[in-house]
Amino acid sequence: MLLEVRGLRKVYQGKERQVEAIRDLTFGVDAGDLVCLVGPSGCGKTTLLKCIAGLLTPTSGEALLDGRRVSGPPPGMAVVFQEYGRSLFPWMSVRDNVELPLRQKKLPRATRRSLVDDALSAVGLGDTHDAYPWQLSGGMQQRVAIARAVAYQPDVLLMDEPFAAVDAQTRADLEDLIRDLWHKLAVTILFVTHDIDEAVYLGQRVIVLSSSPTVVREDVDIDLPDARDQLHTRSDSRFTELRSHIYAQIQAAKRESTPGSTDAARDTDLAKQVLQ
Ligand SMILES: Nc1ncnc2c1ncn2[C@@H]1O[C@H](COP(=O)(O)OP(=O)(O)OP(=O)(O)O)[C@@H](O)[C@H]1O
Repeated sequence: MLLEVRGLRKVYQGKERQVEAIRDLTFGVDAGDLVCLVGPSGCGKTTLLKCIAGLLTPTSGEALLDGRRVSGPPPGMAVVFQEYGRSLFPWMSVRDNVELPLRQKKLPRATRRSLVDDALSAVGLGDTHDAYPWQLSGGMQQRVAIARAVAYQPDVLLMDEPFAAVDAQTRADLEDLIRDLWHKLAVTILFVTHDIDEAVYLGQRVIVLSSSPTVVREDVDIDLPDARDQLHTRSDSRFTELRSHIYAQIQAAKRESTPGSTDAARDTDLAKQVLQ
């Protein structure tokens, strides 16, 4: 198992009160797998990813990468966040943004150049090397953020609601891009989303989290064919069954949570997904 989360608990310690965000999470991801995490709003998805990425220290339990306990950002891991606007440096060209982590890795110039070229071509941005992020659309900026992660050649790619801020059409394209890159690069991906359809479309497995304080509610095997496309996969009856099942799980998780802990906008969003 490449990535393991064992008995992970995270309590935020404030001056006045403490928030138990994650109670007890245990799961593993095999090398080369694409696993999605879904759960009700505020269930601790971002907290979990930050613990796995070594950006936050768990209160107890641990995350292990290749058998080694994560205690700071591990070298073989890259993270793509939702807010591409904040993750790219506006004063740097697309090329320089993608190259930045490779400089920190102290790779030779020629290697850096070819990794940047390959990564930008892979995300369909082969001709925008000299542009600045602010000259690009939101979807293109997120492609740059993905290219930066890919160029770094990580063993594990963590993605935290990376497509939440782009329009539906771009989102569909980016979902296909992720499946495509995953096939080509054989990278291990842990993908956090609040969108049930997205989780079922992308994942080989979907881990459903409970409301905070969070535990794993269910680990669902997505037994859809590996070749997926937006039109056919989403109209497959098995796809509909899986999304309904996960939707019901999340609704049940929300009912079990304390009142006032859910987010009305997200609830409406979830309901819309199922009614579409
Ligand atoms: N720095 C912090 N201090 C105190 N509490 C926090 C902090 N960060 C998050 N929390 C709380 O921990 C819980 C989990 O938050 P987190 O952002 O990890 O959830 P999430 O599932 O990613 O949320 P969303 O679905 O809105 O993206 C929430 O109750 C949140 O209010």
